[in-house]
Amino acid sequence: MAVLNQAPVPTVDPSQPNTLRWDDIGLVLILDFITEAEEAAMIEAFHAQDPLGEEKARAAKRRISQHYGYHFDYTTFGASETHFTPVPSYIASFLPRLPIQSYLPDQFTVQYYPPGSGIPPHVDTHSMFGEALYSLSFGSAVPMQFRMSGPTDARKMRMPKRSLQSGDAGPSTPSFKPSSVETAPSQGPDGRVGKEEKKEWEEGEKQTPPAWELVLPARSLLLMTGPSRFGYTHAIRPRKTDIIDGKTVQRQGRYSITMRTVRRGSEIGCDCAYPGVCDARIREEMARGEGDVGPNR
Ligand SMILES: O=C(O)CCC(=O)C(=O)O
Ligand SMILES: [Fe+2]
Repeated sequence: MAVLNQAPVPTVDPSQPNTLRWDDIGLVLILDFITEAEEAAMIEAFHAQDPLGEEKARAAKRRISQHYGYHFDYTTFGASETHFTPVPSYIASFLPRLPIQSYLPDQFTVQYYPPGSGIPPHVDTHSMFGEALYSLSFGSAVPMQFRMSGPTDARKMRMPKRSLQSGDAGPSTPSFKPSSVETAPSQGPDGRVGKEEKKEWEEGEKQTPPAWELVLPARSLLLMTGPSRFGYTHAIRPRKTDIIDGKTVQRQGRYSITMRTVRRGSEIGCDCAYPGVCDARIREEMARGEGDVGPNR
């Protein structure tokens, strides 16, 4: 089993012992963001919405998703005012506790990861979503892998799109997927990671600067801004076991809520410091007709 580098040491303000910060990369992890009672209610609500989902996800060894809030409008390339799925109260109730209140997420993806499954390395779309990207974890802990993106990621973003499962790293169209940049395919249809995929994970983990893993405990809230949001890939390696606090533990079913703020009108776009993995830059390259680029065709 690959043992990855540990996450860099966080800064903790003694007055806020549950808030771990990596200020240089804009990453924050808030422990015990929700209570156990809230967690139990969320799990129940998720399954009530899709009673057969868990069984199907376990059989297929693939994660499943539920979408709430604003959908994406491909004609205006912005938030659709007509396609809106009401946000369940179990989500709405914790929004006033989010650390950034100047703008709040309005697009929510609730996912269930059956034991052993993961999500390939990707950067969530820059141009379509605001800077703050949240992930609330519940059900069980899982290590999330972070890696500064590099030339390989940039090259892959410009290659024809391989299929996304669940479409949960953002919206997609057949012609252009402005959403995530999946730099490696997910498990095969039987849930196993094929040889090729395994190689891609291993290569990614060998890159410099090196990939590292941060354990996201159940009930914790992750906030990505700045470099961790725009320049790093994040991923969950499909694995049967993880090493957590020095112990080998069996991967359990995990849930997460990814929360994004859909950009509107003149806010759409991006001029970040990471053009290699920036969908706005790739779109500009395409418009200029530079080479055979085209993310996700
Ligand atoms: O499950 C998670 O915590 C992250 C999911 C994710 O990266 C995404 O939906 O884009
Ligand atoms: Fe993501």
